[in-house]
Amino acid sequence: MDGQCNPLHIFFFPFMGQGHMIPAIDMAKLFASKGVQSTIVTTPLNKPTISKAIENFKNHSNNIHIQTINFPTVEAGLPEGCENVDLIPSPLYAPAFFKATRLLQEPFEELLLQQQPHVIVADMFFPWATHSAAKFGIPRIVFHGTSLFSLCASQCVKKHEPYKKVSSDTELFLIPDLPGDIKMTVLQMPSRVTKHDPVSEGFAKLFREIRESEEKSYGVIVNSFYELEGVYADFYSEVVGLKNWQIGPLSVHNRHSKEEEITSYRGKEASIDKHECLKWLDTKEINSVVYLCFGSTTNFLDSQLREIAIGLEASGKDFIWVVRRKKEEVEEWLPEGFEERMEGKGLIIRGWSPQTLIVEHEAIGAFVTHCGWNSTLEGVCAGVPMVTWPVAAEQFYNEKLVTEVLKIGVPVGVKKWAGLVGDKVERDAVEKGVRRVMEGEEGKEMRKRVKVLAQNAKKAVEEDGSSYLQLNDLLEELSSFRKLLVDDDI
Ligand SMILES: O=c1ccn([C@@H]2O[C@H](COP(=O)(O)OP(=O)(O)O[C@H]3O[C@H](CO)[C@@H](O)[C@H](O)[C@H]3O)[C@@H](O)[C@H]2O)c(=O)[nH]1
Repeated sequence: MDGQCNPLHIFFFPFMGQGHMIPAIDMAKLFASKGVQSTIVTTPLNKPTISKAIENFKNHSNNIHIQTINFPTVEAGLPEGCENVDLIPSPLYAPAFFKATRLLQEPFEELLLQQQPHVIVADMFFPWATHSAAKFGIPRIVFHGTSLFSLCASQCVKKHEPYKKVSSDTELFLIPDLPGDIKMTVLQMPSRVTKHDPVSEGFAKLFREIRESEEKSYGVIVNSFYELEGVYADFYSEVVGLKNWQIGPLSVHNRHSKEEEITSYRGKEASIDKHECLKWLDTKEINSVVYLCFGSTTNFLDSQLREIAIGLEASGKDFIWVVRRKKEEVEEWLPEGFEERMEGKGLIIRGWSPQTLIVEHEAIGAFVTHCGWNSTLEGVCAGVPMVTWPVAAEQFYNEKLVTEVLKIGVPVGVKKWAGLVGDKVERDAVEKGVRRVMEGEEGKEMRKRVKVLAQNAKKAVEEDGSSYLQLNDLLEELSSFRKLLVDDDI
């Protein structure tokens, strides 16, 4: 910081979903470690998770704080206490959840008035934050928790509407302008792009607002690094015309000793004893275990869970499989005698896994992922090849990046964007996908490529690495911008 005035004070305002909060907390910590006064704004029921995530941040704890604003659940038509997307009882409540986030503008602006930060870094899902920042004469930076590739792809799809030029939902179309000759089908597009029911139209409107607010914002922070997606970073700045800083992978910054990593807290309390889990992995050979996890919101049907179990068993591989179900639920999906047969071979974690600890263990040989961007990046940082199983959101784009651009994974073969329950994947496809990555030359080649990317990820955040330098540039720019404002006041 410039030493002439108080430190730069930044508001970090993550969307209330684990996939957005986790990287935003990492980002607030990163800025705090650089001397910035970081304030994370959230709602009362999300505060304990964030408090736990920053409590081990000893060296810089004076630089990081939390402020809360109330979440208008009842006014928006949500059940009481539903302050995080992973708590919505069914996807039918998604529009109400987004309605509640719009109502946050007023209390957020009251907090701005009270706290007078110099900059706002607000999640893409709060397009109104650009207006709020303008009212206070401060910059708003958009935080995108996803890949640059998917941002570029969706801009090109929006601009050229190639899905309107095909004769069937399954015919491939090329995404015009996008480097890499990427082809998709109508079925793989989010419903907001191709459907016209009220919910899809509502999301289409929200995404138009997001785009407009992004164009009027100061720029965009992306959780990525130049060596991974440089072509798309350049495309985003030069062709789409939006200023962006890649300062990731955020999960790699501020890492501690193994023991501290075990006691630290990401998202939620793990539903398994972390030491036990790692001990179990320690008994396994290098690259011999498959890890399966589908993020914080995917909600597979019983029939899908059953297919996964049978496919996994047929693959013959050891596994750790995270199932988003409560321990006490009746488990009709579980094939008879499955857990007894898999004793010592497979672990099912019901609830929340300590994902980064698991994927980084040398025993993990493949990651079956829904291609949420955090999971994808965590797989890259751990040097683990993937079986891609996109479900919703922008995950079909991320799949293309992994399988066709970076060539570090194989698709399990999902045909259709199907909201949070996902499209049906048969047992044979599960077995085949796992075998392709775990066995043979193709798997070896992918592993080699992803290991190189993992090294590059670490280098990117080290001193003079690409993300390190981009963060410094951003901080310098924000400090000079602020100085201009101070001088103007005088
Ligand atoms: O049992 C679990 C499950 C998840 N995680 C962590 O939770 C995060 C999940 O994030 P992500 O993989 O991105 O998945 P989602 O939760 O589905 O994330 C949403 O947000 C992402 C960022 O915008 C998008 O890329 C996704 O498509 C969207 O669904 C990751 O850090 C995981 O390590 C755990 O630690 N344990």
